[in-house]
Amino acid sequence: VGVFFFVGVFVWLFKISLQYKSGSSFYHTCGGTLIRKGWVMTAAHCVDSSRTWRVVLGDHNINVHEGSEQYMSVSRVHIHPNWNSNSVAGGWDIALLRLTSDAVLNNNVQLGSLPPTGQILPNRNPCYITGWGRTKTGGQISAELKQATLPSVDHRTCTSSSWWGSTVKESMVCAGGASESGCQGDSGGPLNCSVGGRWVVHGVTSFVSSAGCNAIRKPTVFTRVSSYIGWMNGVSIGR
Ligand SMILES: C[C@H](NC(=O)[C@H](CCCC[NH3+])NC(=O)C(F)(F)F)C(=O)Nc1ccc(C(F)(F)F)cc1
Repeated sequence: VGVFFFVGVFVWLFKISLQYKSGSSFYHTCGGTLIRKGWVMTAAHCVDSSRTWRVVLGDHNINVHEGSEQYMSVSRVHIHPNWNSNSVAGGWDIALLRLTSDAVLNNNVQLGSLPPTGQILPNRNPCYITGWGRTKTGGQISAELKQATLPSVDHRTCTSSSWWGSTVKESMVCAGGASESGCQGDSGGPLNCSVGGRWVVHGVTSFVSSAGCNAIRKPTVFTRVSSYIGWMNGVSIGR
């Protein structure tokens, strides 16, 4: 008997909305992943400006108060020391946010699982991107959390000359390149991949082509989480 499992957005309970304060309101700018009760993983390019941040857990529609949300303040932003905001192609597009208080884990909020150091996905591994980002190039961000099927693209293919070439580094993961992609506003969010029957956050959404989201042979590029496990442990143990 085959096991039929519906992959609905409800399973992405570790997905967060990173918002910045402007005036008396907060605005969604990026996604992220709750990796410990007090820690969120996101992209460095999301937080390399000095703003007042908040993290919303347990959200689905970012414009509606649904009652499942937890609104968390950020006490410290740890951007990877090698991040260069002038060169997203350089990699290092990862940051950890220390929350002022621990999240309450419940049936709307759970922790995301991280891969072991150095784990590399095979070509076409089943993965999903989730986010509130634009639903088309130059379009509006989405009120409802959306997901798209984005199978991984191996490094050999992704770095070939008609694809991303040398813009993509070993410390990155490519996914998609066929019908769907990430887009502005999805930055920082997770690439959720099925590995050994478990969901593992293998990527942090980093960039798409400047020619537009879902450009042919320009799959969405993610920071490869499995190459930053050591750094993340060092930050969170250092507190
Ligand atoms: C419009 C497009 N935006 C992006 O890709 C932004 C990250 C921008 C970081 C730099 N401030 N990320 C996204 O839109 C994301 F949601 F898909 F992650 C972009 O700028 N892409 C891009 C820029 C430069 C390079 C390259 F490194 F090759 F120069 C590659 C892609």
